[in-house]
Amino acid sequence: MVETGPLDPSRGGGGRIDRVDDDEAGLFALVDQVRRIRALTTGGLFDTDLDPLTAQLREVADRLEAASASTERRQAVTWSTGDYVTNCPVVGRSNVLAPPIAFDILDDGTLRGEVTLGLEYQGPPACVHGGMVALLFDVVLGRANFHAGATGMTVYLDVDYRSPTPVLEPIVVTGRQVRVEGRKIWAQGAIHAGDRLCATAEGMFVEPGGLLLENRRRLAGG
Ligand SMILES: CCCCCCCC/C=C\CCCCCCCC(=O)SCCNC(=O)CCNC(=O)[C@H](O)C(C)(C)COP(=O)(O)OP(=O)(O)OC[C@H]1O[C@@H](n2cnc3c(N)ncnc32)[C@H](O)[C@@H]1OP(=O)(O)O
Repeated sequence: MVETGPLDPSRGGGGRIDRVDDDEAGLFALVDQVRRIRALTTGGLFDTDLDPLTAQLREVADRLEAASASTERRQAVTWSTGDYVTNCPVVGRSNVLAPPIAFDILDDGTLRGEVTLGLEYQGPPACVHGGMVALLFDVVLGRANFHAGATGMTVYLDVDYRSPTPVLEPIVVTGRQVRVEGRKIWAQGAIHAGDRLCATAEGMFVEPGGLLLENRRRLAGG
């Protein structure tokens, strides 16, 4: 059973984690503009001719492609320089998929983040897509584990959808580690809209060995 007491959305305090402000290359600023476009094009209805805008965007995409490092080099960077956070699909400021959410860590290690998801995350009418809800949980639990000192790969994620999670309204995403036994780690989370409980989750994570660590070493060039 998920214990929702420690996941109370009205708890405050704590300090911000995962916020990387160094934007020397201007990448976060560029991605912010892509995010605006991404949001506007969902159900996109425009009172203008789109062809000239498409041509402009194609030109921008062509210039970025010509100047970009290879996929392999970019993949290596996400693991070799501690840039995982900025590239995560939920918190990453350089990932256009990410809303992005910023989490605070409370004094007992619970993570808390507030976000308003746009239409691009909609599933049923006015509701966040259930797969997105699961993604939010996977990340908040994973990050709570990381900050508690024991982290692993998700082996199961049990999500209970208790009431609709709304788009276009603030929601609070919380998560915390609850237990560690050897390589096995359990974490729980909740999503609230105001006082209303929208979803809870429990995940089990296993500290990896073998293949994953080999991949990390290879990508890090070590
Ligand atoms: C991620 C770590 C990297 C560190 C990064 C640090 C920097 C970044 C900082 C922070 C990031 C945090 C954010 C990341 C979050 C990402 C989350 C994801 O999206 S993960 C991708 C989806 N998940 C997979 O693809 C796993 C696929 N599964 C596997 O590859 C293997 O299962 C693996 C490596 C996880 C474990 O395999 P084995 O062979 O080492 O271990 P075995 O013996 O199978 O399991 C260990 C124990 O767990 C139990 N177990 C395994 N699966 C279970 C299940 N589904 N239910 C219950 N128990 C299970 C087993 O029965 C065993 O228990 P008994 O030791 O015998 O007591």
